[in-house]
Amino acid sequence: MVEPLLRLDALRKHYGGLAVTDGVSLDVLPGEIHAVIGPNGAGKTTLIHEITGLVAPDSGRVLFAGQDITRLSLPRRVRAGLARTFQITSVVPGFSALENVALAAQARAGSSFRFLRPAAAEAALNEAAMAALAEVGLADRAAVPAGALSHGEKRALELAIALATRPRLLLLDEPLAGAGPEETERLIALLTRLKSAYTILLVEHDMQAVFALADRVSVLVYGRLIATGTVEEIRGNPEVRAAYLGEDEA
Ligand SMILES: Nc1ncnc2c1ncn2[C@@H]1O[C@H](COP(=O)(O)OP(=O)(O)OP(=O)(O)O)[C@@H](O)[C@H]1O
Repeated sequence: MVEPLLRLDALRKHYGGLAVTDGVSLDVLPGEIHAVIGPNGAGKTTLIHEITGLVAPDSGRVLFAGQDITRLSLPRRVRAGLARTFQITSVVPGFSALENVALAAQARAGSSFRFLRPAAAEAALNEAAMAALAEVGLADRAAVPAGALSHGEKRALELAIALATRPRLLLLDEPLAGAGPEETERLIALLTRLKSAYTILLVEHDMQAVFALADRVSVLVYGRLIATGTVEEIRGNPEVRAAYLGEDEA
C-alpha cells in the first residue's frame, strides 16, 4: 500500500444549519493529480481552506505525510511542504515577476535564509525565484512588472510563487479561472509538465482540463463526496452523471 501524502479523514464543517463539508475523507497519493469537482457551492473552496488552515473543521483530521496538521497554523503547514495558489490573482502588480516570486519565497521560507549575509541571501533568493520562473516558462519575463503580464502569465506566475517554496503538495484552486481558450491550452500544457514533478490537489471547473490532467477525480455534492475514481470511472458513474455532469457532457 502506498502511503498517501495527504489524507482527509471525515472532515466536517457546518455554517449554521448548513453542512458545507459533511464527513469528507479522501487520499492524495504521491505523484498523482487528484481533482475535486462539484457544482457551485458544493464546498470545494471550504475544503481547500480546511487543508491550508484558513478554516478550522468542526471535526475530522488533516494528515500530511503522516503528520496530523489539523491544528497547525498556515505558516507551519507551508513549512511542512504545502503550497497553494489562489482563485483570485494575488500578485503585486508594481513588482517584477522575479520580485514577486523572491518576496513570496522569502516570506514563506521563514528563517531559511537568515544565516546567510544579506548579499548572499539576496542572490540565493533570486536564484530560487529564477528557477521557479523557468519551471513555469516565465524566465524571459522575469524583469516585467507583474501588472503588465497577460492573465495567463499571471496565473503561471502564481504557480511559480507556489513552486518557490519547494512544496511537496500543490493545492491549485481553479488555476484556469478567467483564462481564454488559448491561455487555457497553454496552462494545461504547463500543468502537464509540472505533473511529473509534483503531487497536486486540483479544484477546477473546466471539465475538459480535469479529464485531461487528473489521475483520479473526487466528486463533491452538497458537502458530501459521492464518488472517487479514475477519469473513466467518474465519467461512467451514473450517480455522478445524474448529480453533476449531465448526460450531455459525460
Ligand atoms: N464563511 C461562511 N459563512 C457561511 N456560509 C459559508 C461560508 N463560506 C462558505 N459558505 C457556504 O458554504 C457553501 C459552500 O461554499 P464553497 O465556497 O466552499 O463552495 P464551492 O464549491 O467552492 O463553490 P464555487 O464553485 O462557487 O467556488 C456555500 O453555500 C456557501 O454559501
